[in-house]
Amino acid sequence: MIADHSIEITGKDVAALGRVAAHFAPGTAVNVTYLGNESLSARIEACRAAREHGFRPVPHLSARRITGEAELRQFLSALRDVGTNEEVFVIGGDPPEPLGPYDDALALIRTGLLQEYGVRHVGITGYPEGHPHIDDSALWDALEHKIAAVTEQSMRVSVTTQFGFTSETVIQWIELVRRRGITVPIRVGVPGPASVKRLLGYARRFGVKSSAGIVGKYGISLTRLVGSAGPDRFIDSLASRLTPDHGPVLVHFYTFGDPAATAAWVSARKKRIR
Ligand SMILES: NC(=O)C1=CN([C@@H]2O[C@H](COP(=O)(O)OP(=O)(O)OC[C@H]3O[C@@H](n4cnc5c(N)ncnc54)[C@H](O)[C@@H]3O)[C@@H](O)[C@H]2O)C=CC1
Ligand SMILES: Nc1nc(=O)c2c([nH]1)NC[C@@H]1CN(c3ccc(C(=O)N[C@@H](CCC(=O)O)C(=O)O)cc3)CN21
Repeated sequence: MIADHSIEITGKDVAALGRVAAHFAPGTAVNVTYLGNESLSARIEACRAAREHGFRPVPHLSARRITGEAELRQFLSALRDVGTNEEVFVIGGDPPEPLGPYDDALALIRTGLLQEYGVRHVGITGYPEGHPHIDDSALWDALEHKIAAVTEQSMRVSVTTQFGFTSETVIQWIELVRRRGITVPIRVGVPGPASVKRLLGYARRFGVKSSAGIVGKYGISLTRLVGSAGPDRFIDSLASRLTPDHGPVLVHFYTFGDPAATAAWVSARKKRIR
């Protein structure tokens, strides 16, 4: 699970990631978050640089933030020009109203443009704890329709989950996914090591549940907010519960502005395994 992990950064983290590149296996997938306040050239440059550091960039496309077909073509074509168009991650995006014609990830996938620009693998989201503004039935429908739409276009698909703090919830959700006959790889999203304040701040910002009971299992005490917390307990617990029946399950680290902290954690963890 750890051996084939992926990580997620923003464009601003690429230089920091480059400095710790040696801690990751060559070809590690690096998802590049689609921030609302970044220019096209900044996004492309981040992907290009990540590849130069030996990573496999996975640019995010945020359906609701893309203003139309022209902008989508421009982005995909720029990715192709720098050779980072093989794998992308498509998300609906946070804006309550879409900026253009794409309401959700499915609408963007259905344009057929991904395939046209050489995309071979499409990542989509999963929500083991549900989503604060989207009900469960809509999330399940979206998951099934997106997998069908990607597969029909002869591209591969995998699911990466929103980060969370409890492995039990993740395991139960994976079992529900598999019971639906969905066999695609699942990357379980987990925060890299970060200060407790930072973790709780991002959880609040993205609507991830963080009650005392939930974060307690992760090793966070809401009455002692000092210090930092890493994914050790989460990963150990996940690994001890997974069976071959859960199908392909991997780990995805959200680095939250500090890729070096995740690099150090991964490196220490690999030494322990050896
Ligand atoms: N998990 C992650 O890493 C990230 C998640 N997001 C989230 O993306 C959400 C939806 O994207 P996907 O998971 O790809 O779902 P999706 O695009 O496949 O949509 C699933 C369902 O939710 C509806 N929906 C999509 N965006 C919505 C929004 N902003 N508000 C209300 N309903 C929405 C869709 O119409 C559809 O019925 C956003 O609301 C945001 O919270 C954004 C960036 C990263
Ligand atoms: N609903 C939802 N929306 C999202 O945008 C989102 C999620 N969920 N789940 C997690 C990922 C990770 N995301 C991230 C992760 C890190 C930064 C970040 O490092 N921001 C810093 C630096 C600012 C910058 O790089 O622009 C910050 O200070 O906020 C931003 C978004 C966005 N993501």
